[in-house]
Amino acid sequence: MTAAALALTEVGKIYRTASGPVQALDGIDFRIAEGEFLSILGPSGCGKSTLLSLASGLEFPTSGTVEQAGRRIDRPVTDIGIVFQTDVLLDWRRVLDNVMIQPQIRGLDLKAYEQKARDLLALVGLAGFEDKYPYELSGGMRQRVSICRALIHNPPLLLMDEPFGALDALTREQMVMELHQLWLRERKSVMFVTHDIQEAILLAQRVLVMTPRPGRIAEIVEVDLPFPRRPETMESRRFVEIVAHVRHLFERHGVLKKY
Ligand SMILES: Nc1ncnc2c1ncn2[C@@H]1O[C@H](COP(=O)(O)OP(=O)(O)OP(=O)(O)O)[C@@H](O)[C@H]1O
Repeated sequence: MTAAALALTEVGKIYRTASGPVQALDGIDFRIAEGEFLSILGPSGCGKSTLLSLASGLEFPTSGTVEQAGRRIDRPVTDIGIVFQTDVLLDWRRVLDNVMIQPQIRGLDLKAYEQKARDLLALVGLAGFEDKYPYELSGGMRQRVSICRALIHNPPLLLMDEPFGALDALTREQMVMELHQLWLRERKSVMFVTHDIQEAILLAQRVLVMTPRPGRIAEIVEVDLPFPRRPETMESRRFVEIVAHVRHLFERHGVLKKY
């Protein structure tokens, strides 16, 4: 049996602060299989970003273990790609050079990776934009560049922290479908953090629903919808049922009010 791309076992996280300890996570136990897309859905402050920090080795659990591909994480992990809510592109570098930062930092064969960077940019519809500067791009285009930068070194695991949160609703829907197409092609393991119930379900094979702080797992919901998913998938009876189930979980945990 191959090891999970990411495995958290009985993870707890307590931050020590000037005003006392803050329990951010409690009893978190889940795995992301190789090639699986898992959404993490939860209210503000439930510990979603903390989970990402643990998965990338920027923070360590107070209790329990975090493993990537069977290896316990005890230092910042390099074998991952991360996409944040803001695109964090370097304004003084052209699009291609922004994507090439990763191979440059990692000391990889720049010639080979330049072709890969161009291929990835073409894949997300940015062929012809290689020499533009970030200020010449729309928000959606900038986030596409960020996704290329996260994928260029071919990491097995992609961590995404509300990557479309700063985009307008229409661009966001477009980006969700593009990410889905990309995932179907590349089949990376993905941990996708979001506040958005529909987005979480549309993209994922399973949705991990969190409780308010201290973040615990309310339920891991199987999304048994066929692939490829499309905008119309959101109108299907099964999709609507899963949304209702997740809303019900949030009502039960006091995140959403019942009307
Ligand atoms: N470095 C830190 N030091 C102290 N407390 C922290 C730290 N990081 C997070 N916390 C606390 O831990 C809890 C979880 O925070 P976290 O940022 O992981 O939540 P989140 O679900 O990502 O929130 P949001 O959706 O609003 O970004 C919060 O109460 C937060 O104040």
